Amino acid sequence: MTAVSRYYDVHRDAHGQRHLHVNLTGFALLRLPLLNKSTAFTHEERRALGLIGLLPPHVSTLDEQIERTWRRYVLQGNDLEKHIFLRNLQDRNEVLFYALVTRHLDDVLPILYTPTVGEAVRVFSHIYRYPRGLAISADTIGEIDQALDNVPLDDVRMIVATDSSAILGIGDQGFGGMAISIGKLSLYTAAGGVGPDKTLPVELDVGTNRQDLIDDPLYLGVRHERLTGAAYDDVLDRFVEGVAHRYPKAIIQWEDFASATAFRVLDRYRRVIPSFNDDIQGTGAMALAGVLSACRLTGERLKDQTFVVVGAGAGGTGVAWAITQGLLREGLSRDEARERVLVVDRQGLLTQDQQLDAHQVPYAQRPDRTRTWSAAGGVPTLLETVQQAGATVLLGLSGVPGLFTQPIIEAMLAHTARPVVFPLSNPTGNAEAVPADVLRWTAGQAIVATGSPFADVEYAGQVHPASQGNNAFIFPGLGFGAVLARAREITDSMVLDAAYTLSDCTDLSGGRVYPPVSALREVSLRVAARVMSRAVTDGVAAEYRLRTMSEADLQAYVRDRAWTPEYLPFQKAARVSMDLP
Ligand SMILES: NC(=O)c1ccc[n+]([C@@H]2O[C@H](COP(=O)([O-])OP(=O)(O)OC[C@H]3O[C@@H](n4cnc5c(N)ncnc54)[C@H](O)[C@@H]3O)[C@@H](O)[C@H]2O)c1
Ligand SMILES: O=C(O)C[C@H](O)C(=O)O
Ligand SMILES: [Mn+2]
Repeated sequence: MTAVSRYYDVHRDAHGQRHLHVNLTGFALLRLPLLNKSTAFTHEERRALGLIGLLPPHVSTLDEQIERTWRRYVLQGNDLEKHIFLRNLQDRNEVLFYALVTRHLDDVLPILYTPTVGEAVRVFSHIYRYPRGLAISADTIGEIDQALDNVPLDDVRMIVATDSSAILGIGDQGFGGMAISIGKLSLYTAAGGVGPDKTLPVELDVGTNRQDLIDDPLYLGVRHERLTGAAYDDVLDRFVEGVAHRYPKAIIQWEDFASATAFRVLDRYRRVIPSFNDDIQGTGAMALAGVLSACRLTGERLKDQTFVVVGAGAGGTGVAWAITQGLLREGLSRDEARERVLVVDRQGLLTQDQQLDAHQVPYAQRPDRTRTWSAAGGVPTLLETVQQAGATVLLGLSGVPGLFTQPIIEAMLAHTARPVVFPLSNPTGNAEAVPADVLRWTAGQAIVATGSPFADVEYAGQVHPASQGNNAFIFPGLGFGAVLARAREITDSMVLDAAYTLSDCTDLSGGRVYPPVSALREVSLRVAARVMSRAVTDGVAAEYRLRTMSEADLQAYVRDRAWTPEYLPFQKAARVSMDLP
């Protein structure tokens, strides 16, 4: 028996069939999304659980429910309405929600996740319907243990927590960032295989510096400026302590923290509680994978390339880190790698003679190398850096739309026949360039991937299938692998192995450098298996059974434990009480 929730447990019978033993009956049962089967409750279950008369006579199959729901979904007027529709479904019936998401993943991913989730974040206080996740603020952090105890789930393994300071490329979003934590976790279940009752979205509401939010009478967050310094650290410290106490097996994914805190939070807690930062590490691994795949496509090596990373925040620094690690693996020295990975921020190229943030310092260039690069005698611009360094790969993590102009992309053609151009900023309107332009400027030669979904591009009679370079190809597998290994820490090599696995399972046909969204689950399960194996090698896996397993065993282990949306038979628990001890 596994203690999952105060309302139910999962039991296996002698044949291995799982049953839910529920201690909630009647109307309340239909109101709990984790338990509600709605019209799919069988006659026997209705009789045993006090549901007679509360449901229509016909007992539906899950397929019928998917069909009924999908027909309404497609009638929703726009993407935000579709998002709201799906979120309502999730808050009504989680098995049906995930069954529908799994069946229609290509269609619903951009609605549930990037880019539409960005819109849902912006208007969160206006579309709020039903509680989901843990909301913590300075006012309630003193009661964190009580708050965690109020969460009806007893075996949470995966948490996504944000302070909403830098959501996607749309900045401070106050309480609205809860939508990102929810969206990321729905991928953990749909793609990764973490059961929905093992996930917990968290909004650390430390305030907002957005006066328009504070002035909005409907705003649902706390109305004060963002906490900083010791007051901020206190909220996070107590949160981490509370989680470690209530959910000792949980992994935390830090999401969308502004770079001023992202690195500090990661360093402060990654050895205290198993955790990783999705924007730094997940993005780094995702970008490295795409570049490795682009190299496979052209028959070159990573070490043949010169990289320009634009944006030296969380994402950009993570990308510079991961690519540097890839270059070291191919035998370059640290100094050689540094010369190959040039990072550009607002002021232009990062050089060692500038005042830089600590996370930027390892990627700053020696000024004697770049002194002559700027025509104006100052800091080299992005265009000058691309020209002078001889960029063959250009990666955008600036959040600035249109930053990759025609002259910049054309300049790459002087150094490579096949420029690799990844405008990775989200949501769609923040992309540094759009694929159709990049392909036109390079006569169809560029290898393009974008963070948000774009349509395939037809250029000169040839179709270039869109590649979506999003950390969604990394975090569900990285987190699920860490959960199954019961990793005490998420090591850098677990992150990098996720990158190589993603590249290995990318089918390059048609010139793709990322798998299609339809392969998200398969990719995530393969990533998870490799991450588990690395956790064992690195000595951080508390799950000792993995130590003797072959790669094939690990694959089977992951697949066996991946949650799938199906209705389990219900039985009434022996004792019916809302407050089990
Ligand atoms: N595709 C993905 O999976 C993925 C993952 C993470 C982040 N991102 C995207 O990357 C963008 C940045 O996210 P972040 O978390 O790193 O934010 P961040 O705020 O930490 O970093 C953004 C950086 O860009 C710099 N910048 C701003 N204007 C610039 C300009 N004109 N030229 C060069 N640099 C400039 C900023 O100074 C900052 O250092 C967002 O749009 C986000 O959606 C995408
Ligand atoms: O959320 C995404 O789509 C990817 C990434 O984490 C981002 O912040 O843009
Ligand atoms: Mn993010």
